[in-house]
Amino acid sequence: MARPLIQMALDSLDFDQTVALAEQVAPHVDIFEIGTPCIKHNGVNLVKALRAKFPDKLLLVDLKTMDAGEYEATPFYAAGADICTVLGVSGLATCKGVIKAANAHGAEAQIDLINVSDKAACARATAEAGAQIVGIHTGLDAQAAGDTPFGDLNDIARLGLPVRISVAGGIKQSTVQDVVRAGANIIVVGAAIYGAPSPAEAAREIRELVDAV
Ligand SMILES: O=C([C@H](O)CO)[C@H](O)[C@H](O)COP(=O)(O)O
Repeated sequence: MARPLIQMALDSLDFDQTVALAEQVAPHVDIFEIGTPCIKHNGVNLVKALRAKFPDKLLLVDLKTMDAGEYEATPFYAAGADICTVLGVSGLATCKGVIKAANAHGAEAQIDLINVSDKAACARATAEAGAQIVGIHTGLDAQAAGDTPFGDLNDIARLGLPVRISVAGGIKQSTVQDVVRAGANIIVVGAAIYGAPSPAEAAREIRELVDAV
């Protein structure tokens, strides 16, 4: 299996703090995720700023698109996004719209399985429609209620679909190696890095743990 990628979730609302955090952790991560609250607050100009500052990093825009897939995602791919997310609960037509926009820009679409009731069926259908990545995702509110993404990760990995699997939802130093072993190709980490006394040091630890598996 290819080396798993580490995705840093940039979840601040502040434009300058987001760029500063990206600078601190850049040596240790592969993908910068502009989180949903952050992209809603700052818009496409933040995509352009990060693209210009980090030409060698992958850039994921966590749009969590729910309708008008092609129309909504197109300007973000045009601004330099490598990956945009679309909600699996939006339905196949919207997912296909984002996949179409991704393909038009030589980029990728990620289907976020958050709150999808039949995750296996959604992953199968969207993989067949050409999605490159499916995301197992326990959101911040579900985490607060005690949920984790680990069971769903095992279920989706077992399907052996021709997609990369991303996993998000409270991943930290003590759990990151388990998600690699369970078959995650992209490991998303937010609070365990940005909430640490030294985000750079936390990102370095995560990198070492992932590479040691
Ligand atoms: O996507 C996220 C969340 O739903 C807000 O949009 C987070 O970026 C993602 O969950 C990763 O953050 P942590 O769970 O804090 O690692």
